[in-house]
Amino acid sequence: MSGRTTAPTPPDGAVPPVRHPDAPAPGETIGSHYEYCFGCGPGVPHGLHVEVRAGDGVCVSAEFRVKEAHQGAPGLAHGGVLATALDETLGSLGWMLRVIAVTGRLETDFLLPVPVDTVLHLHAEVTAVHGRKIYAAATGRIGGPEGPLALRAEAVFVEVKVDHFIEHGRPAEIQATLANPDQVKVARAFEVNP
Ligand SMILES: CCCCCCCCCCCCCCCC(=O)SCCNC(=O)CCNC(=O)[C@H](O)C(C)(C)COP(=O)(O)OP(=O)(O)OC[C@H]1O[C@@H](n2cnc3c(N)ncnc32)[C@H](O)[C@@H]1OP(=O)(O)O
Repeated sequence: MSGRTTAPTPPDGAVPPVRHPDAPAPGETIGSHYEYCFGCGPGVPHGLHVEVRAGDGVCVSAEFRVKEAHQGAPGLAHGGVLATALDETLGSLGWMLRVIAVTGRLETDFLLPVPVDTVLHLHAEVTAVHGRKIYAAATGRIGGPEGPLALRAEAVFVEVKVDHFIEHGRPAEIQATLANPDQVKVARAFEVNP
């Protein structure tokens, strides 16, 4: 046994997160990190188009309207789509720390069914950091930012460098991305992280 755990509970030695001085200002919209991201990309017609805003701590808020294309049961959102909305919101926390991080583990509680056309109000915050691991929690509420709790999640993200995507991504999309100066600017901004 290596003693390694992927549990979403911060281990001994984890430290509180620190908001990066160059993080987006509270209330500022965090734009899509990639045009064809299923979670936030404007170039995906049936995507979630989650729009995230920076919070005043190491946290973010977002909204997501459930569309017909997101159904699992008649008139209800698919659980995987709801988990994607949480994942996307949690993934945006990297902007608050100025690191790129990918989801290692995502545990989700589904507390209420979410009908089509509902606006899901999402909130995510970093709870602790341990080496490259970022511990975070998220909620999804319906009927308003203070409305009933429909979703709850705990997650571990793992910090990576841009090379993670270059190494693992399909060459056609990587080449197209690297040829887009705006996209490269977004990616490289994270690597200047004193
Ligand atoms: C040119 C292109 C520009 C593109 C610019 C894009 C920019 C912005 C993109 C943002 C995108 C966000 C979008 C939404 C969020 C997703 O949806 S991300 C997509 C879904 N996630 C993935 O694809 C991740 C797949 N997994 C992996 O690639 C690898 O397993 C990982 C997670 C990177 C870890 O591998 P590794 O780097 O070899 O890590 P390793 O050294 O084994 O472990 C490091 C530590 O992490 C822990 N760990 C490893 N795996 C896990 C795990 N699954 N769970 C918990 N802990 C773990 C280890 O226990 C270890 O802890 P310590 O021993 O240090 O205490």
